[in-house]
Amino acid sequence: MTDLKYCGMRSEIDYQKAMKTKADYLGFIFVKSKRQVDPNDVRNWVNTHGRHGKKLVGVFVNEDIESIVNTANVAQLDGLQLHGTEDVKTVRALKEQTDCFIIKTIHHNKDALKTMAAYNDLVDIFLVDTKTETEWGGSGISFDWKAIPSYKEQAKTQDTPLFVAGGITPDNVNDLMSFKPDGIDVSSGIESAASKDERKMKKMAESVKKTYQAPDHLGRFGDFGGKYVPETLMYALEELEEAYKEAQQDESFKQALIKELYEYSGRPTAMTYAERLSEHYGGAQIYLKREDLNHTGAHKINNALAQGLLAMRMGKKQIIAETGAGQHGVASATVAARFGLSCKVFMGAEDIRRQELNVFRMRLLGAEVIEVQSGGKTLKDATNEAIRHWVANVEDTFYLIGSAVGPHPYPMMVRDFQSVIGEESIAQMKRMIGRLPDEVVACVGGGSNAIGMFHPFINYDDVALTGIEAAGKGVDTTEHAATLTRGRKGVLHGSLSYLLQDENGNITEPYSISAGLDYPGIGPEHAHLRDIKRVNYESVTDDEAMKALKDLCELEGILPAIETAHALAYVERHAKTMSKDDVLLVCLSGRGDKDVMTIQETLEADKG
Ligand SMILES: O=C(O)c1ccccc1NCC(=O)[C@H](O)[C@H](O)COP(=O)(O)O
Repeated sequence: MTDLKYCGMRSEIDYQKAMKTKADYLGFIFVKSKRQVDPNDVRNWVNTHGRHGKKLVGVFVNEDIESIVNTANVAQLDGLQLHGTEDVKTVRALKEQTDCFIIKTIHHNKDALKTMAAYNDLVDIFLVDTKTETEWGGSGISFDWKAIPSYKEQAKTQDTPLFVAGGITPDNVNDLMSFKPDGIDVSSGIESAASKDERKMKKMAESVKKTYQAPDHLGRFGDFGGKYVPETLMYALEELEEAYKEAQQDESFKQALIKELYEYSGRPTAMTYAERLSEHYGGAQIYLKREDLNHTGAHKINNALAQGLLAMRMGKKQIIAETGAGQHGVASATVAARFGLSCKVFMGAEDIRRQELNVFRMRLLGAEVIEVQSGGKTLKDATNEAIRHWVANVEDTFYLIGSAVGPHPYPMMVRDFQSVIGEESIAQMKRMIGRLPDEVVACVGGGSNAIGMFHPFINYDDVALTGIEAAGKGVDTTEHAATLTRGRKGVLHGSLSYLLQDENGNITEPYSISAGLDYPGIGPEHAHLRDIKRVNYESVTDDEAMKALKDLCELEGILPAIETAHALAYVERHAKTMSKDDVLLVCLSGRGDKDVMTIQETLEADKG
């Protein structure tokens, strides 16, 4: 986990406030500065309020050795931060004359890597910081963080941790965390009115002490994700990443999105206790997060509204989208109508046949539905066509991707926009049962409802997370869409993930009764979560899903989408292995009105 250092305690009150935080190190400035403190005062604060396991560090700039040693003894320091141009001889002498560890500050400049090399085997931590003409540190100014990977590499060759400082704030720290520094050091960014600010320190610690941090600055979730696109799209993706970063910092964007989600889509969606279903299945108590109650009938609108706002912010007049089950197509067409944008939806001919109702809805909403005749005529082929169209029209077109797939920044952006599902669930569970559920379940195609549900729960280790793939006619047949169960690593639609492939690496046609789950790939974050064993993935057949769909209709009066019924089928299998005190939360990702024709055909065929 990343270490956190709060620097520049100015007073006893600052010290007391910092004692209550999750900081690992506290820093005291012993040089001429607005934050300069007296070693005797520090000694008194430590004796009065204790250390609470924190390491206390003195900050010095080109001070003489005797004075540093004296201050270290008086203030009972654990570490010395040498923030000037102290040479190797000074560092060696301080190591000999004190028991303190040494943090050597390296000021970001063109010679910085060479400077680091000179301290080989001597210092305990490198700290890269900004230096201005007037200030050695504590400037509140960031250096260009794109340089961090080269500092990390150099520090690694010297087997020394790398900390980063300079202009870090609670608002930009998440960006910094994507570079995965070993530690960060903050002073100005956690101050208000010349003293340390408790609220800012808490917010900072919440971001830094999260154990799960992904993706990195290249858009990789462990081995997965990234940006595998033709050169023509690189600029468009960079432009999008930049626009998304700016929007995240912009209160007016956040407010506009909240307004759309709450006043237009109908959030917060309900949390329903499924009493009769729980009794019927036996074992755990089952709760349903009702994304089916969103405007347009599924979770897809959460992401479509957010990306639609982003498209307008970027001045794009046309959106394009791919769709499988039609829910994302309907959500995109809806958003385009609401925001006055033109909209083209790419959809496989086979899906058009299966989802007639949604196709009609999209057209009614003013969207152009483009029928895709290539390949298996399903979601993969629709996505190929959408990407082709985007390459040719990138200037004025915003590609509104509907799942947590595609090149960076889409998987991250879609996850963030869908996280409202998990965030609301956490608050609702706490309110309804006074704690978090024991297990959270969601169906996984590309993986957007699942990642939106799971992501806010990831750092709660006691909550088990389970994703359910479509096993179609069985994972031992050729007709399934169980990418994580049967897939291998490969690149599709701009990112690296698990894919269904034949022995030559060609993508094979996925199959599921559900038009929303038959995708041969899976969002890269799911691939990563599977590999790090934070999420367990299982699969459910068509027949199991259809049985669970009927159960929910008959026992709770809710018609779920066939996609969603896959999660419910796992619940049927699994709830009975849990105790009556256990709570199982299911993401009810969408409603099944769009599926009535398929349901009718299947049930009639079953009757014989
Ligand atoms: O904070 C000072 O006044 C200071 C003066 C001289 C040398 C170092 C100084 N501060 C060091 C730090 O507080 C941190 O290492 C770092 O520079 C924090 O920077 P920022 O978060 O930008 O304030």
